[in-house]
Amino acid sequence: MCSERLVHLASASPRRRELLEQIGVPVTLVRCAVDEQALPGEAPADYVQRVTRDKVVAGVAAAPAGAVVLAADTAVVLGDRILGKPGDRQQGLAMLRALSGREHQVMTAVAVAQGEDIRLELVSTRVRFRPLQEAEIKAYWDTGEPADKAGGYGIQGLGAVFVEHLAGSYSAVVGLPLMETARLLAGFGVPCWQSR
Ligand SMILES: Cc1cn([C@H]2C[C@H](O)[C@@H](COP(=O)(O)OP(=O)(O)OP(=O)(O)O)O2)c(=O)[nH]c1=O
Repeated sequence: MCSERLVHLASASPRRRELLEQIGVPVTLVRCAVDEQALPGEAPADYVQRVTRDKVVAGVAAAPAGAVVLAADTAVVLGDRILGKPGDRQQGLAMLRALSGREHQVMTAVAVAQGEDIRLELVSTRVRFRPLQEAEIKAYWDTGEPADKAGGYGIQGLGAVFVEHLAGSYSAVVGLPLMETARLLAGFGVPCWQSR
């Protein structure tokens, strides 16, 4: 098994917990909230990294002293537009219409911290959707899957049928780039299964 050291996960995302468990990292949750509003004119890559840093700093403040804390943030980026989680049905449908037949980027940043030592990686993945019919966009929204996901879709769920092409990290699209995460954790002495 992996190290006995628990990673304090500053995330409410069930996906991130599952992804860490997938690579044998034992986690405990630490609750914290940050403002995820983009600043005027903020570039998407800067936004994702800033929010991730804020999350991990809030996590460190909430976790026991000396804990290894992990946080991440995912945004869907279409051109220079940041698509976060859809606030309502209208926004969700608009996001899916905008993604239809086009390529977008999914940017996920992951940060691991211990006290003031904060290390962060940004991973960008290109995803192309096939053209979507209006009826299937509405039907997809009605499944409930898009509501809590950046860009209004889940590649790991029903949304998989929309994906024509992906170049980059699949796990980063789901919420955590696992290769980079394992590397960051190893730097803090938290090895995953391959370091046995
Ligand atoms: C594009 C895409 C996003 N997502 C999810 C990952 C993230 O949970 C979510 C993006 O929102 P985030 O703000 O990154 O994360 P979160 O609010 O769910 O959790 P927390 O901030 O507490 O860590 O979208 C998928 O599950 N599948 C996908 O294909």
